[in-house]
Amino acid sequence: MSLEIRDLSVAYGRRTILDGVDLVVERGRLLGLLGPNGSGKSTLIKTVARIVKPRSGTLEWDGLPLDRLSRRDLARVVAYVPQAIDQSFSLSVREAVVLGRTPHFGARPRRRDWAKVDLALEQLGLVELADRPVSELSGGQAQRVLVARALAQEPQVLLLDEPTSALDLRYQLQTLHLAHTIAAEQGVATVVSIHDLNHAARFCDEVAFLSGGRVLAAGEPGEVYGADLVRDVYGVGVDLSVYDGFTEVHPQVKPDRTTRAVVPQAAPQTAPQVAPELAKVAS
Ligand SMILES: Nc1ncnc2c1ncn2[C@@H]1O[C@H](COP(=O)(O)OP(=O)(O)OP(=O)(O)O)[C@@H](O)[C@H]1O
Repeated sequence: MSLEIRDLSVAYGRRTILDGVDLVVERGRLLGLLGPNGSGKSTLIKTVARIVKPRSGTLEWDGLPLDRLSRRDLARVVAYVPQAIDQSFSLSVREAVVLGRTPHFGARPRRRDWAKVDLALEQLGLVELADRPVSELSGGQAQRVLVARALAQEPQVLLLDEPTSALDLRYQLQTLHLAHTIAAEQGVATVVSIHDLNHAARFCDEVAFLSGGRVLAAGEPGEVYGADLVRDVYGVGVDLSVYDGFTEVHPQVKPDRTTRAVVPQAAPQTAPQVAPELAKVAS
């Protein structure tokens, strides 16, 4: 079983954002979407979640086109975690998380639904906040509520749009570890958009670099990461090393003599190239 994204193109008005994207995420695998601001990571995730309509291309889970599913059936397959929760409504944390169970129950949640909610609250360290209004949470606590809601949904495809952007270091690590564990142990095809290359290398089974609307390179982080690629994608010179068995990226920085700011060293840009051996996932 896999999520198959084939020849996907997406435009906002006349502006093409994604152009012929091919990606496959097998069940049990965690794919990290990487790329600079505005490269289309959120757009790709929202298109799979059917929030954004593609211009062309296909999206399938286990051979089933996602656009043939009713909203309720789609919610049984795909869970989407947006970058931020709307904190203006006055649900408690527990009530917000049980919303994730809606596709699974009829008139009201049953015991099994509440058990799933309790488990998700526990997994995201939210037990003590369960009765607090979401409107009173910090940004990071609210982000954890969104992840808990998606876990309670028990999806087969889990889409996480920068789920760690508001989190402190401990919860960044915990959330990514959890995403990896959920993928591996529950056989969920999981996609996470993420900016931290080192966290992506540590937790993701595969990564895909988006740039200029295309997948520039994809595959296992240890095979894909390279100084040329990072320079082409981000315009930043880097050194690479291996720590604890995982590839690490170290930006080359030097202090600016006038401002004392630290500026990244951008090596001269070349036209982005996709090395064939790197485009394993983007086939
Ligand atoms: N609703 C919209 N209408 C028009 N343009 C949009 C819309 N949403 C996003 N865009 C544009 O599409 C491009 C891709 O945006 P997207 O949010 O997918 O990028 P991203 O890679 O997730 O960026 P970031 O790393 O900053 O979150 C950007 O140029 C953005 O301005």
